[in-house]
Amino acid sequence: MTSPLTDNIGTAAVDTRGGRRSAVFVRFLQRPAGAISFGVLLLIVLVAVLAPLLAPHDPNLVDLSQTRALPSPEHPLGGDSTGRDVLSRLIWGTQLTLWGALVAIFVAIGIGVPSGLAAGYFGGATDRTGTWISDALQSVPGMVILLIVGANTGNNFDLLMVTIGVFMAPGYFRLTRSTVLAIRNEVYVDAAKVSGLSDARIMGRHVIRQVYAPLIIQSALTAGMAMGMQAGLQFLGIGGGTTPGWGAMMNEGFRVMRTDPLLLLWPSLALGISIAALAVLGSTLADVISVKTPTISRRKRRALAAQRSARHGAEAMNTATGSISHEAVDSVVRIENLRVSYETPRGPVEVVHGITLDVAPGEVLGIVGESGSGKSQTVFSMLDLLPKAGQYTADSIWIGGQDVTSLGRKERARRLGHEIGYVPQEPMTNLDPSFTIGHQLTEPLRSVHGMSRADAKARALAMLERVGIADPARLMRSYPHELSGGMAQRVLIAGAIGGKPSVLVADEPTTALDVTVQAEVLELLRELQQEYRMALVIVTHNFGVVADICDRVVVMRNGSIEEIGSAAQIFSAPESAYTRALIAASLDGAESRSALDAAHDARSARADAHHDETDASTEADLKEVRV
Ligand SMILES: Nc1ncnc2c1ncn2[C@@H]1O[C@H](COP(=O)(O)OP(=O)(O)OP(=O)(O)O)[C@@H](O)[C@H]1O
Repeated sequence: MTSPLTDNIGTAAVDTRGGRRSAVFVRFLQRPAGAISFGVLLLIVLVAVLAPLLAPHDPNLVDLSQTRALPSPEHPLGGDSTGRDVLSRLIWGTQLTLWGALVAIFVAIGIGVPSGLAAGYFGGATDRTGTWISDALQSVPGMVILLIVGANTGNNFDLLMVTIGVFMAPGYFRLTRSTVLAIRNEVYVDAAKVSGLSDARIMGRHVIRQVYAPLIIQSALTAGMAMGMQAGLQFLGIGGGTTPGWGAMMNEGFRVMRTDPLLLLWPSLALGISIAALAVLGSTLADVISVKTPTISRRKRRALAAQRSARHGAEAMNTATGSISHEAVDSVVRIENLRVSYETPRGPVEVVHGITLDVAPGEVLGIVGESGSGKSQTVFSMLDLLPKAGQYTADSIWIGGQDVTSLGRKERARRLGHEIGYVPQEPMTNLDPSFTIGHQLTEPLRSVHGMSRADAKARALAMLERVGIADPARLMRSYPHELSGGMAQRVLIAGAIGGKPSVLVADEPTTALDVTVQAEVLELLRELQQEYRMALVIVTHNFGVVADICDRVVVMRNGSIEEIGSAAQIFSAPESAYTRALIAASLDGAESRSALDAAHDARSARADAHHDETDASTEADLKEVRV
């Protein structure tokens, strides 16, 4: 099951491999803001690089006849207060401004990224030291330090830009550190460690890739800030150098602002446009990278659904897969022509293509299929649990004799709460770590089923006992982190049957559990289904499970139903070659449920024998001591 992605600049887990990178760039250019800001910056870079060719005059050549001259064909932007060509100074100023921004960014990256990588990756003292230095740097007044550096280095421009870079390093440090913290426990990082790669290599190869995209965005914003600071310094008469800078030109223009406002206008425009282009570029890039699974408004969702059903119309009815085996009144769940699609940056993608199926009361229906075949999406649509980027359309979804597609959100949630119990794939992630188990079990009983506090507690205790929890009262007071995976799954099953639903939906309920516990949980589900006479819909890719507990089976493939039949028929005479291959692949070399049960029984017997032996020898030891 694919989980929705939630990204922001800091933690965007961006796949930076070639294909995706170019796709991001294309999507960036497709946005007007992206194309315009990129075009403007490209132009600025070209002007800077080609300054010697583009500038019509020497920027420092004084021609007194051009003092404060108005624009003319020879001097398109006129002359400044000492008769130098304004256009040439502006063009050469571009080069100096860009060079200064580059120096600052390189220094900031050179300090901030390696230290952020080390702090996030190693943690502990490295992290504390790095964070302390970063905080200290941010609390020092940068402008004062810049004035001191300027005064002691004869206003050396490069050194001033290096100092600006040092003060911008904490931004890169924090960004890198938080990104690395978010991924340092990923399985692939552990796998790289286990395979013997050195820390430096893991950081340089695996970890830093995740930081590229946020770094590019940060650099666009940092470049703008560096330009602003540089101009500010030059405006104060610090670090202008021999070549003209935009800040120095603004300083001169400011002095004659009343008589010759154009002298202030040109460098201000150049600086403003450059900083704005960098800011727009950075924020557009951040948007493009984070928009992987766009959420869509309810209105757009409805419009798309209407469009889609109009488009599919009668054709959809013909192409729907699956079949109905029971009358509507005899079904606890009945889905007709369900389609699920996701809004992606490349347009909507349909992942479930018009499926039809039903479940009779007390029936155990298995939904099987390989990973990605659409099993979970089908169940999520039924339970109204699709992520925001997803939407479904269906001719109808009947739950307990009522078509829920025609119900409002609130009414539908209430009906689902009464009719369906849900046992999810990952028990741990489905329990809220901040609340006790007791609270999590009794809350829905009180709010959905209207029970009193005492009744809800009594029901929760009874259910916990029923699912095999030894000390339910103590467990009710526990928090999720105190539970093992198997216990957590039992708690969720207790919660699911607490409201006595007519159908229990279990989405790969044993995937996250170890083999012995898997057998016990399946056994429990089977017992509960019979005891409460509930229907059970079990999503699985394991034909062993199907063989053991299912009455009927739905085989899914690529979002469509390949075949529906009784479990006996599916195993003895599958119609589809795909089903045959799936059964062969699933059962080949795998232990059957009865083998698992036998193995479990054997293990329990061995454990009992061991206990008896231990008890006997302890008894003997005690006797010896007593003698
Ligand atoms: N948020 C999403 N955005 C886009 N596509 C998605 C999203 N979630 C699921 N899909 C796609 O829907 C299809 C069906 O996914 P689904 O989770 O239903 O598969 P599944 O059969 O339950 O697989 P598994 O056994 O691995 O859970 C897959 O191709 C998957 O890539």
